[in-house]
Amino acid sequence: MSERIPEYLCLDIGNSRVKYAMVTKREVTDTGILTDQNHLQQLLVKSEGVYIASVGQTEYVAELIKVIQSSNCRYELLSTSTQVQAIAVAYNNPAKLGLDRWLAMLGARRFSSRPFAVLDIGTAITCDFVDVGGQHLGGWICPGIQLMRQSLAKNTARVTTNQQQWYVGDIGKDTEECVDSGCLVMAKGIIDRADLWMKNQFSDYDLFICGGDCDLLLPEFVSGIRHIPDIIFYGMMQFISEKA
Ligand SMILES: Nc1ncnc2c1ncn2[C@@H]1O[C@H](COP(=O)(O)OP(=O)(O)OP(=O)(O)O)[C@@H](O)[C@H]1O
Ligand SMILES: CC(C)(CO)[C@@H](O)C(=O)NCCC(=O)O
Ligand SMILES: [K+]
Repeated sequence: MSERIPEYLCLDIGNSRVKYAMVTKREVTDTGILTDQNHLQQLLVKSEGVYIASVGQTEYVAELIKVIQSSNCRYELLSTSTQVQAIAVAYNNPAKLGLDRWLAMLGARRFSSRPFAVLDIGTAITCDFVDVGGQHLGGWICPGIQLMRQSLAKNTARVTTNQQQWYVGDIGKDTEECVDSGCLVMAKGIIDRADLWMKNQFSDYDLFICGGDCDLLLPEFVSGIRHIPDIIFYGMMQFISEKA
């Protein structure tokens, strides 16, 4: 009889939605979007424990924790102050760094033994730079693609947007198209700049990208950038291997 490999439920609570993954010490198995409390209960049945990483609303996190407690499942709320040695945070106050950024760096380290930059194209866009020794050098935070478009629509009288879809052509020929291609080129610009920043510092490096809006940019990634959608869960796995 084969022994059951323990699986942990990992939750990545962002500002737009909650992603989950079933994770063992070695692999990320099932992943998806958490829909509601019933869905959470179904996932809890097959989990040995729960690891929660949140940059979202604390009230919402508290609701999820209630459900987890009522099912008597062990859980742990991760924080950047938890010491995992692989990445040393550049901030004077590491607690201010978004946990998703730190986990993305931890995840990227599994795939790279060189200096690297990791970009997350989510509600916000973030980029973090790490040297070969695992020292976080610093990073960037800017609005995500949807936020850029929404704030243009909100703060101008005549700039209209089509919130139903994205025009992905390189240049636009009406207002809606110009906004979409403009916002996408902003995001592409940060990728190019991250590549340039690394090129200026290091002769050899890796670039990683993740986040819900990557698909809009995929055809135009700089060559060599690695798209690892589950990179944050690989970061959480690192944590599980060290703690569990
Ligand atoms: N099913 C979906 N629900 C919500 N957003 C989605 C979905 N599919 C793709 N997206 C896109 O993903 C983006 C959010 O990305 P992601 O899920 O990585 O961010 P987040 O984790 O909520 O936020 P962040 O990590 O930036 O705090 C949204 O801007 C949206 O355009
Ligand atoms: C920047 C976001 C919103 C990206 O998800 C998140 O990492 C966050 O809330 N960070 C806190 C601020 C910081 O990282 O400095
Ligand atoms: K966000």
